[in-house]
Order: sequence, then C-alpha cells, then structure tokens
Amino acid sequence: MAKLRFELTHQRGEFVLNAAATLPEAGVTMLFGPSGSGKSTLLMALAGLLHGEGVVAHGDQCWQASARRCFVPPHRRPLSVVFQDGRLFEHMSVEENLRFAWQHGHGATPIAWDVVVDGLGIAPWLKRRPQQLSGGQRQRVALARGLLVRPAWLFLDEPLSALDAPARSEILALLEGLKADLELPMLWVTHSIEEVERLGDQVVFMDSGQLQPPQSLQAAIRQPGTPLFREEAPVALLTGTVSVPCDGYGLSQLQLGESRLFAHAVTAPIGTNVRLRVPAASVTLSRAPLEETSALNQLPAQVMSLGEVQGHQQLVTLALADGQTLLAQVTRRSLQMLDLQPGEQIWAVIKAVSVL
Ligand SMILES: Nc1ncnc2c1ncn2[C@@H]1O[C@H](COP(=O)(O)OP(=O)(O)OP(=O)(O)O)[C@@H](O)[C@H]1O
Repeated sequence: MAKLRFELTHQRGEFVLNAAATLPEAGVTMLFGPSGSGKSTLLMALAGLLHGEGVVAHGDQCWQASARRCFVPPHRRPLSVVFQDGRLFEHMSVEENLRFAWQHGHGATPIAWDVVVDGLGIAPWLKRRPQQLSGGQRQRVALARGLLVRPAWLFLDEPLSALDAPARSEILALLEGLKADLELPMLWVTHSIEEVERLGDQVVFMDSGQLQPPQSLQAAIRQPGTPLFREEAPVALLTGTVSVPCDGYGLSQLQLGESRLFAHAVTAPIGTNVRLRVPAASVTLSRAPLEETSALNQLPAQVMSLGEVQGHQQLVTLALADGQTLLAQVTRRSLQMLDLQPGEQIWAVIKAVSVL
C-alpha cells in the first residue's frame, strides 16, 4: 500500500481544476463537494482517463509527470474505477464479468474471490446476464468486479447515487461488512452525507476545482462551518465497543473509554467496534447529573467551543472523557441559562443512540 500524491491542473470550458493533495494509503477517503466542484474530473485525471497537467505518483511509482513527459496509460495504473452506471459487459454472464476482472486484473492487493462474491451476496446471480439484474444488483456486481481486479487503489465515482434508498442502504451495509476484510485504499466521490458517515475514514473537501487537505472524519465533523452539515442536521460519529449484547429491551451497552452508552438494535457480538451516530439535536446539556430522567445516557464532557448561532440554535462542541467529539444543538436561551464557557465540565444527556 502506498500514498497517492498529486498536483494536477486541467481546464474544461470555464471550469479550472487546480488540485493538490497526498491521500493516505489506508481506509476510505471521501471526496466530498457540491455538484460541479470537479470531483469526477479529478478522479478521471488521477485514473489517466483525462489528461491533466502535472504530477501523479503512487508511492515511488510515477503515473504522470508532465515535465518529464511521463504518462502511464489508464490500463497500466494499478487501480480500478467503479462508475455510477456499473458499465458491465452486457454480452457476458455475471460470472464471466467477474472472471474477466480476476484473470486480467492487477493482482496488486491480495483479495480473495470468495470474500468478495460472498461479501456482496452475488453467488445466486452468477449465471445471469447483467440485463437480468436490478439496478442495485448490477452495482453490487460492478463493485465486485472492481475489487476482483485486486487493484492498489479503488476509485468510486458516486457508485450508489442512481439507486433508491433501500438498495443504497443494503449495499452500504454489505460494504461495511466487507471493509474490515479488505486492506484496500479507496477514493470515493460523493455528495451523500450518509455515505461519508457510514464508510468514510478521511474526508477531502472540494469546491470550485480546489481541495482542502485530507482530514480524519472526526476532524471534518469538527471543522467550523464544515461543508458536511450545510444541508443536513449536524451529527457526531462515535466509536464504541460492544460490552453487553442486546437485552430484553432491545438495548446494548457499549464502552467508550471508561463511559458506558446504551444503543438500540446493535446486533454485533461482544468486543466488536461499532460506529455510532448521535444527532446533535438529541443531546441536551446539564450542569449536574440528572436524577429522574428517561434519557439513558449521561456522559461527562468538556465544552470545547460554541459555534455560530443559527436562528435560535447554537452548536456546542464537546470532548468526551476518551477524547471523542460530541455535538449538542441547544437553544440560545438554554445556553444563556447555563452560561457555558469553553473549558468547563458538563454532562451530556443523550437518548439511546442509533448505530450505523
Ligand atoms: N466535457 C466537458 N466539457 C466542458 N466542461 C465540462 C465537461 N464535463 C464537465 N465539465 C464541467 O466541469 C466542471 C466539473 O464537473 P465534474 O463532473 O467534475 O463535477 P462534480 O463535482 O463531479 O459534479 P457532480 O457531483 O454533479 O457529478 C463542471 O463545471 C462541468 O460543467
């Protein structure tokens, strides 16, 4: 595994790409930005499908260096690209599509056939032609084909955006399961906050052809005025370890450092790390632990910052005892009553949270 470093420029009509970054060699990097910001253009330029000016290097391998007239053609770059529309070979069966990828692949990453085919639930359709599959099934095959090439990098250009919500959610769940078994860096183009929350490890924000430096998902959420929450309600993402599995009330207990958290519908066994989604609107603040409350979770936290006022609401960034970030959206009036200042200790009161 190696980092992907690039400095690329390209003009497309009025649009100018001017993007430089070094992408980490592990995990899923989400390239997030509004429509027309240049995400697909950058992906195509990195893949060599579009000839930008500048440098692209994978570890010590040069893929492109305009000054040296070096340009590795797309099929020789050890990557695969999964597009929004699958682009399967229609004259071949699903199995032939996959075997073709397996036999002609890069072999740059050890990925097992069964892990991919079973992980994406494709075995029942191996003998079918792509025309006999639904949109969601086709995308699962396209993802499998992209993985079976065993690339050094997997690029995904809005792979789920043509699907309806249930199909998208099903594939996200399959990919979450598969991700742990794959040591494959991915660059995932999206403007879906759900995809970022569920699968992202790092985020790169893109706007008007330019990039912000890569940052961890947690840092991206904490960034003041983060583009992630321009159109969506703010959430925090926490990682916890299952300590007590689902009880008679449908609740599981999770450990976050020394703190314990109740969550709904966790099916994972004891010891599993899970990602938790806590909407800022479901967190209230108290100066002292509450005695008689229906809220199951009360965690000690430190106030890190008070965000801008949005209408009559204000976002408070909190650090939990184990260092993870929690967000609370409270009314300006409550905040005045509490008279909170950065650095102060507080109790975060949360209803049982949902698990991603
Ligand atoms: N073939 C083309 N000729 C000229 N301009 C183009 C061409 N394709 C794209 N563009 C322009 O390049 C810019 C970036 O497009 P691009 O598709 O990379 O954005 P994007 O962030 O991927 O958008 P979306 O999320 O809607 O797919 C846009 O302003 C677009 O109008």
